[in-house]
Amino acid sequence: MSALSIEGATVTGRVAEVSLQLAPGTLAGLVGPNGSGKSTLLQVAAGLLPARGEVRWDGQTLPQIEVLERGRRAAWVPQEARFEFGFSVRSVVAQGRFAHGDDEHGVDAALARLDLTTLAHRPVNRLSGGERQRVLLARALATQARLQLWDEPLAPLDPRHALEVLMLGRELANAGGTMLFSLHDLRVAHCLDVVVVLHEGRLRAAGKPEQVLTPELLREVFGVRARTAPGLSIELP
Ligand SMILES: Nc1ncnc2c1ncn2[C@@H]1O[C@H](COP(=O)(O)OP(=O)(O)OP(=O)(O)O)[C@@H](O)[C@H]1O
Repeated sequence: MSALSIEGATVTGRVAEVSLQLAPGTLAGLVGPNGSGKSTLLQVAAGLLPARGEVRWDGQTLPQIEVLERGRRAAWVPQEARFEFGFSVRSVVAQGRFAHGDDEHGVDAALARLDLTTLAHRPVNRLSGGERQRVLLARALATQARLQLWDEPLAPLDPRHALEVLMLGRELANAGGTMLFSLHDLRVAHCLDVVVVLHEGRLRAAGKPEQVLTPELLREVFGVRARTAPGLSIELP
């Protein structure tokens, strides 16, 4: 059974007739040009944006899953980490426990995993952009939800934190979770289990990166010429 199934998702002017299935244990990336519908589709998948069509988590349609249960089963990370108020980092991460009815379980571990332990008592509205993004990722991690939907989580992160977040995604998938996240770096997309390509609001392709990210598709969808070249390669020490 699919962990995430989307059938004919349509939001007028934004995405049209998008269907997609992701199996449990999949680390999937959503790519496409600016405005191609990635954020829209992620919000539909998370049940945050009404759409025509149907979304299922583990075979259940969203209306069959009550709201608190949704908060335990799926976590959403928005594209922009903006905070109006100066709550502490720790209290924002603890919001990930709201649907569980506790506010402590796993919070310290999530803070440590996103390298936030020393920032735990800082107000979130006085952090850098990358630090704020890591707070939202730690909150998503604290939910312990099996479905993780992240909108451009890597964009504001430095190389080490980006690598660590990718490794976190891999671990969550290896543990049976399902992760769909949007990104623009096609080299990173090449390392994932599945790549989903949106173009002008429509699903253009979905499958293994080497089968999907062909020079023809990259030219057609992104207007770029692709070539394999030796270049800089980085990894954690
Ligand atoms: N709140 C909104 N109301 C109406 N249209 C919107 C809204 N948000 C986005 N759109 C439009 O929907 C389309 C898809 O936008 P979306 O944000 O999903 O794209 P994206 O692929 O995530 O883009 P980016 O790579 O720039 O983040 C775009 O044409 C955009 O202008």
